[in-house]
Amino acid sequence: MITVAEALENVFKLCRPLGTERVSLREAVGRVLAEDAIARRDQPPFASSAMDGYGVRADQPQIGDTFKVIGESAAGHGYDGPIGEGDAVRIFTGAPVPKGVSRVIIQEDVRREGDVITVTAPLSENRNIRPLGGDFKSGDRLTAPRRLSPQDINLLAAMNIPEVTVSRRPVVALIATGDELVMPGETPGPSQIIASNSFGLAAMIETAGGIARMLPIAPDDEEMLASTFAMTEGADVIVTIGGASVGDHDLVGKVAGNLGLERAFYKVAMRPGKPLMAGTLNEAVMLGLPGNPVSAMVTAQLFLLPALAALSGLPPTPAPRVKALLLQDISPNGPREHYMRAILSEEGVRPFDHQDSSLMSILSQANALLVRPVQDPARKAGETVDVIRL
Ligand SMILES: Nc1nc2c(c(=O)[nH]1)N[C@H]1C(S)=C(S)[C@@H](COP(=O)(O)OP(=O)(O)OC[C@H]3O[C@@H](n4cnc5c(N)ncnc54)[C@H](O)[C@@H]3O)O[C@H]1N2
Ligand code: MOO
Repeated sequence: MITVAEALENVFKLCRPLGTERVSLREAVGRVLAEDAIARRDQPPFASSAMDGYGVRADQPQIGDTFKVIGESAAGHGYDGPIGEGDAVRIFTGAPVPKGVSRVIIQEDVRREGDVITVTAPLSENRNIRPLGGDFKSGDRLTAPRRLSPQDINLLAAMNIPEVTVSRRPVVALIATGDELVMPGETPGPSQIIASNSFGLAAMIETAGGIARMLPIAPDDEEMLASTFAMTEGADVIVTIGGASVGDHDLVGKVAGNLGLERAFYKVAMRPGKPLMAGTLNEAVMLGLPGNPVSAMVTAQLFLLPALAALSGLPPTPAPRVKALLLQDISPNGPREHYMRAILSEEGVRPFDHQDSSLMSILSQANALLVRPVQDPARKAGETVDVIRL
């Protein structure tokens, strides 16, 4: 069995960045920028006032100094006239600072009587003027690749960039396998359960910016499974769920093999998720996930999500880890890396007592995976451990 790190390296080797498309800013959040975006203007495009107040020529006016208000500069409407030493221009936040003005006195620091203002407080060093191009300059770049955040969208809009080039969203075909499965809302027979994993995985894929294509449930029958594989045409990733282990009805490896799967690996030293399989099938990356719900979701978190990011052109990176204080003693780990369902709080991390890979209720309560290295010795409360946020 290979390690999780080796398996992930292998998955990354299967991932070639997808093509690109142009999208409007309104559709761009969460997408991966594929080409640098270049600012089309300076921001601010003129020296602008940071405050509501009065613009004056004097650098360091003193208490008692008076100025005559001769005009106004508002956001969207500048003041172009001349300004003398004793003059002031009424000015508002974001308005262009008229030529010659060297500082804006905030209105709280003056008394106004008619057209005359008198300085009433000692003025600070801050001139309250934002320089032209102080935020960004024409030609500045937002560099690719990066996943666009709402903050990035704000910046791109200010750069006057209405459209960006992003990576195509990866299309993931999901095949749930097993005679025991029926869709949510259907009436299960006495030995049947609900096919929940495809729903959890589709939600995970779509939250990560992919497109999930949920195919019909494939029964434990080679021909039927093969015809379901035929429906994956055009997908970038094929994810099968279940049928990955060694039982008589676990057909995924065999059928995918017959269809031309070039297998990269099968079985990883991890818990849950041991019977994970990966390879390439007709140009698509294939991940065969174990059927146990927690195993499927955890392996998707650790392998599918990083693969989708790599396909989208982001640098290949494992799920990010943080350090946390262990809140209770834990027993030694065995030969497989253990991803324990846990709750991470400000105090630290606490694993659940029950770690069976069928327990969806525990996974739903968990907000983190506590990572136990292979053969990790027993750990005491107060030690530091690695955690992956869910
Ligand atoms: N003799 C051995 N038995 C098993 C081994 C082993 O090494 N030797 N490995 C165990 C491990 S670990 C796992 S994980 C499971 C994985 O088995 P499969 O991938 O073949 O999954 P299935 O047998 O099809 O299903 C397992 C379990 O999950 C339920 N399931 C399947 N698909 C779904 C779905 N879409 N939604 C909800 N639940 C699903 C299924 O009904 C089973 O209960 O094998 C162990 N056995
Ligand atoms: O490793 Mo299996 O994936 O425990 O349930």
